Amino acid sequence: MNAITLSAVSKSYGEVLAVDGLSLTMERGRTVALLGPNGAGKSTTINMLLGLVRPTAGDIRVLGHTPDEAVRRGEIGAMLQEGTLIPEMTVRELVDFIRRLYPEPLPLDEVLQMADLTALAGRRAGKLSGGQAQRVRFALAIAGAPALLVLDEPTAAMDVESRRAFWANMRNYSAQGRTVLFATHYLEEADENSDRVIVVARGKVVADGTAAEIKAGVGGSVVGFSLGEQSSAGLDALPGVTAVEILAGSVTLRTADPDATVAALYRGTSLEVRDLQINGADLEDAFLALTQPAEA
Ligand SMILES: Nc1ncnc2c1ncn2[C@@H]1O[C@H](COP(=O)(O)OP(=O)(O)OP(=O)(O)O)[C@@H](O)[C@H]1O
Repeated sequence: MNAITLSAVSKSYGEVLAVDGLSLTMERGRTVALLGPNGAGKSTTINMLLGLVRPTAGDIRVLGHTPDEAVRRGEIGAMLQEGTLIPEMTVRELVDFIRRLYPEPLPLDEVLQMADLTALAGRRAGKLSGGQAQRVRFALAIAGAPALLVLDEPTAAMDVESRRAFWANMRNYSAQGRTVLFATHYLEEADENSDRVIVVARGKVVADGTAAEIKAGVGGSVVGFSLGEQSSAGLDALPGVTAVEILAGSVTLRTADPDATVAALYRGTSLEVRDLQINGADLEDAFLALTQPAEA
């Protein structure tokens, strides 16, 4: 059984088509990033999975159930963009209050530890910094040991250090066989913390695969080396090469197949190749190419 199945799901807000016929399945035990620019439809998709927003068309299954049923069974934990914490309650009281609502919660101390809150357990929620409050929201999301954890831009209020710690905690949670879906604008976060990236733009899926596959699909790779005074004739005919740039004796080859390009460069030419470098296309380029509206 899949963790999530969306079948031709759409959601309109009046004139605005926020989600446009999304169909996708997510296996259990995976960590999936929903990546897309502002207004792509990420939050709407997440809110539909949680039963907070009704689709205009299509069908949604979460762990084999409707979203409402999955929530009722305590199978989904969520960390949303907004959410006020009750300021008078301490961190420990809040986390314990929420975990008791679930049928099989994690032990309180384990939740506090997994969210790096042990030292802050006695602090009132009203006295927390933005990043600390986000850690409490994470603790509330995992308290019930949900099989599916859904995070909507979880690191939005965090500095670099807190982000790093947050993703370590998230990976620790997902390593126990649980499924995680998170929305982000940040390419690096998607790349580093997920094993599948679904890129959405204007309510549709525009790419779906590992970060490496998405990079390869859009930009290919870049092979660079120093040519010096040697002739560049024939470089554009090497296998896989789609473009050749030469600047001050340095060559940049764009290629769809870097292994074949480099093998032919060494075996099929008599060039003396120095300072060889092979890099993947930038994920940033791939993301921009995928999410820009097509030229009218
Ligand atoms: N309650 C609402 N009423 C009207 N329009 C809405 C509502 N919620 C979202 N929208 C519109 O639907 C589209 C998708 O919004 P959504 O919040 O799902 O995108 P997103 O990818 O989560 O964006 P962000 O990264 O900015 O959070 C946008 O055009 C947005 O303006």
